[in-house]
Parts: sequence; C-alpha cells; structure tokens
Amino acid sequence: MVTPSSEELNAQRSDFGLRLSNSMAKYGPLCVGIDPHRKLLADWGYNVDAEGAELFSMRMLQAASGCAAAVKFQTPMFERYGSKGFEALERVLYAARQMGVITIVDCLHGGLPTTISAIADAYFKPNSPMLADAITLLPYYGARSLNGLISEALDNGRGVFVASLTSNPEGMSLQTAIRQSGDYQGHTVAYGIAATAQKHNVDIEGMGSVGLIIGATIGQWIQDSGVDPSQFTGPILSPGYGWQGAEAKDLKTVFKGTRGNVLVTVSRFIASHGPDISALKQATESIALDVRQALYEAMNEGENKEKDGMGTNTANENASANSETAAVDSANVAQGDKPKGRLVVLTGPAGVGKGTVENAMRKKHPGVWLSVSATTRKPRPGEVNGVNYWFLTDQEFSAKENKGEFLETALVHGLARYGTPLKPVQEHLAEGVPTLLEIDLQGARRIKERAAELGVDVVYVFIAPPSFDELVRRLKGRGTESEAEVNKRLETAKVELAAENEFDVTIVNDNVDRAADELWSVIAREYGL
Ligand SMILES: Nc1ncnc2c1ncn2[C@@H]1O[C@H](COP(=O)(O)OP(=O)(O)OP(=O)(O)O)[C@@H](O)[C@H]1O
Ligand SMILES: Nc1nc2c(ncn2[C@@H]2O[C@H](COP(=O)(O)O)[C@@H](O)[C@H]2O)c(=O)[nH]1
Repeated sequence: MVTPSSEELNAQRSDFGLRLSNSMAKYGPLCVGIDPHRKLLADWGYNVDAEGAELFSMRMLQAASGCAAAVKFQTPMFERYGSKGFEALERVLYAARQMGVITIVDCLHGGLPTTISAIADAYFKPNSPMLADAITLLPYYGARSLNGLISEALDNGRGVFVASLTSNPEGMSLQTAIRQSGDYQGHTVAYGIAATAQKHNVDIEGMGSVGLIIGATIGQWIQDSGVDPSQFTGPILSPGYGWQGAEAKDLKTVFKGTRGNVLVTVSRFIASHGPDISALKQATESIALDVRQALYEAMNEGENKEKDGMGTNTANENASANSETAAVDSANVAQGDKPKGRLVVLTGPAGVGKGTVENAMRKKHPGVWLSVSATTRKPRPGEVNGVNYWFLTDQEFSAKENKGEFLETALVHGLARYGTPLKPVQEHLAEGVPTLLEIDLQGARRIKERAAELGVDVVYVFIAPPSFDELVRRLKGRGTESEAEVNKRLETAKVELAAENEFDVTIVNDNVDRAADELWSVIAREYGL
C-alpha cells in the first residue's frame, strides 16, 4: 500500500483552515465585517428593518467578493428584527455560499456543553439553515466547555474563533487575571484559552481550523497576557482596525512575528463609503492593501522566535500557513544580511496607470514598501488618509517643508503640492526593504539633484502609455477629474512623455499584469530577490 505524503494529505483537506489560508493567499488578510448598524442603514437611505439589513448586507458582500478573504456577520444586528432578521441572515449566507465567499458568523456563543451543542445544528451541518464556514465563541464557562462543539465543527470541515483578548479595558483586566488552579495555573486566563485552542491545531500542517479573537487595539497589553500570537497556528481574527482606533503600528505591535494567519476585520470604515458599489470596492481594496502591508511588516519583526511554553512549533516552522508569495518574499527580504538595493522611483504621465500597475505588483509582492506621499489636494471618494496620501492643508505642508521633512516636493499640474516624506524612505532603505516612490517628473528630477548629497542610489522607471489616444481615454475614463483638470493633466503629460529618455527603464503599460511583472523584475534585480 502506498502511504500518501503529507503534501497529498494536505491537498485532500477540505477543512476551514485550509480553505481560509487559500483564500488569504489569494485575496490577502482582510475580512469585511458586515454589520448593518441602524445609522448606516439610514445613511444609505434604507429602511431600518430586516429588509434594509438584507439589502445592506448583499451590497457589502458584493464589494467584498474578490477583494477580501472572508466576510463576517454580527448576529445581533439581524437578531434585533426577530425571525425576519434571521431569515435575512439565512439568505445573505446562502448568497455568500453561491459566490464562494468564506463566511464567519459572529454570534459569540458560549455556555454549558449540553446547551451549546445545539449550535452545531444551527451553523455546521450540511443542511443547517445558517450554514457558515466558522462561528465565534465565548469561552467563559471554561475553555474545555467548548470541546464538544469544536469537535462538531471540525467533523463538518468548519471552524471556530474563540474570544481570547478583547479590546475593551474591562475585558483586559479579566483576561489578564492569573489562574489560581487547574490547567495553566499561574498563567493568565487568556493564555489558557489560547493554549487550549492551540491543542486542536498542533498536528495540522499549515493553518488549523480553531482560531482566536485578538483585538488590534490591545497594544502593549499583549505582553501582560502572556499570549504570543506568533506561536499560534490557527487563524487569528482581529477586530478594532480603523474605526475603533487601531492603526498599522498597532497591528505590528500585537502581531509581531506572526506568519500570515492574522485576519483583520474592517467594517464601518468600508461601509461609510457606501452605498455606491464602486466606492465600496475602492475602499475595500485600499484598506486591504494597507492591512496587508502592516501585517507583512509585523511578520518581519520578530524573526527567529524560540519555542515557547505553549508547546507549539516555532513561527518559522509554521511558515507554510502563510501566503505563498509573502513567504517567498519574506525568505528573501528578511534575511540577516539584507542587500541595500536602489530606491525605485516610478514616474509617468497622469492616468497612464502607475497606481494600477503598482497595486497589482504589490498584491503579488507585499514585501515592497510604497512611500505614502503628502498632498494638499482633496481626497477622492474612497481615498484614505495615511493609506493613499497624507492629506494636509497648505499650512501643514509648508510647515513640514520648512522643517526639511521632505525628500522632494513639487507643485503638480499647477493644482496641488505633493511631497515624499524623507524619514520613512531612509528607514526602509536602511533595513533593506524594497522601496518604491510614485511621483511626478519634477520630483524625479529633484531626487536626481539630491541623491548624491543624501547618499541614496536610485533607479528611475518610466511608465509609458501604448499611445497618446489611449492615455486620453484612460484619464477621461477614470472620471475622477473635471474636464478642466483633465486638460491640465494632458498638458503636463506632453512634457512628461518628452522626458522618457531621462529614465533608466521604460515599461509600456498595455497590460496591467505584464507591466506589474516587469516592475517586479526591476525591483527583484535591484534587491537580489
Ligand atoms: N493597462 C491598462 N489598460 C487599460 N486601462 C488601464 C490600464 N492601466 C490602468 N488603466 C486605467 O487607467 C486609469 C488611470 O489609472 P491610474 O489611476 O492607475 O493612473 P495613474 O498613472 O496612477 O494616475 P495619476 O498620475 O493621476 O496618479 C484607471 O481608470 C485605470 O483603471
Ligand atoms: N513630486 C511628487 N509627485 C507626486 C507625489 N505623490 C504623487 N505624485 C504625483 O502627482 C500626480 C498626481 O497624483 P494624483 O494622485 O493626484 O492623481 C501623479 O503624477 C503622481 O505621481 C510626490 O510625493 N511627489
């Protein structure tokens, strides 16, 4: 008899952990929270009832499909409408299954084993009315009280997320309390919960199906809890990003050294861009890139962790849970002796597709860091401060310029000022992180003048359109500028096109994927990747 290899066994798995890690490898670490708050329904012009909640949810689902790894529904937002609310949730879950979107039902159930075993019938069985890929659980009847329900989930290829570290201050004092007896005596309550959950994941290659909930806002409290997310091999669901106050730096603090198993939920920030579907999609894509970048950096902080008391594998041994490309990039980028590559400066006429190409490239290679410029122009719908640009007033911009905080600045199209913050560029280059700027021709020329003085080596890349007519078509088709602004940009474009020979490399953007691959090959060559 031929014994199947672990790869073959893994390929046969149809469990939640594998489905989710495949989805995260494809779409990144974002989970769209679908929470039909009453205020959002009113803002979107919907009735504040079960029907409004359903319409809202269907639209959010549409925005998330193809942009996020999973969606999460908060049951109280449906339950408030009684049986009609549950019917709405059933229909939305059905739609998600038809669309192939992974669903998490945030019902936070917990209780005595005999009582909560009924929950398996509600969510895990093939003919369950609200069949979901995973649900959330509260472990405060004791983490082992959940074992029966977890077994039912695993037997049906489903998963669970057990609340471990929530972000409310009162929750923290409870969760960091020291256990007085029993298993994990002397450890915190949260540690015991995490260690009990981890036991279900130990023999699984890659990401397990029993996850934890760890709030992104807990910051340094993570240390008091004794829980080390980098040692956990199930998925970690992390609420609190954006609206509730957590930023990229918080993800880095809490999830230092994790290996691609953190799923960040964002809800109100995305919903606030609705109901327009393209604005919702754009907001989802922006935040997805932001989260991906922050978690990638978190992954690289905390390399070489040793085994800890949870008896789990080390972070590096669990790299297989990670997205393929991120793992490859990390192996190459995060080594001790990092090559110091040249700064990559990307320029091209307005509307040629610089942003589109560079986004496509970074989706495949999240290890590339894109500088976030400052600008005095107003945000477009869906643009996010700190993600697309730092949106500054004229006074704020001038103050920073006077303090020498910019590598370069320019008045672009005679309409607004733009500038590259100097310090983050220097820091990323010093760490050997592939560093990319997307700036206009004046900025590129200014960098040429200053590069030697700053000790920065630069490779200049020009993105060209297949033809001028196509450039006009793209610029007008984008629909984000008035006719006067489009004309202004086309004027600048003529000057920029004439400067192509000042650049080291030209990439013709006739096809986004191909141009993105070309851009990556320039970066890979520069940084020895
Ligand atoms: N290869 C391509 N084929 C067809 N359309 C494209 C291609 N690349 C980008 N586009 C489209 O062209 C428009 C402009 O793209 P994008 O906003 O990325 O340009 P940009 O160069 O970053 O602009 P700006 O200089 O104003 O920042 C968008 O609508 C985008 O979808
Ligand atoms: N010189 C700089 N140019 C920049 C910077 N950031 C962006 N840009 C360029 O401005 C135009 C317009 O951009 P848009 O987002 O308003 O359409 C485009 O050509 C960008 O490349 C910067 O920091 N410095």
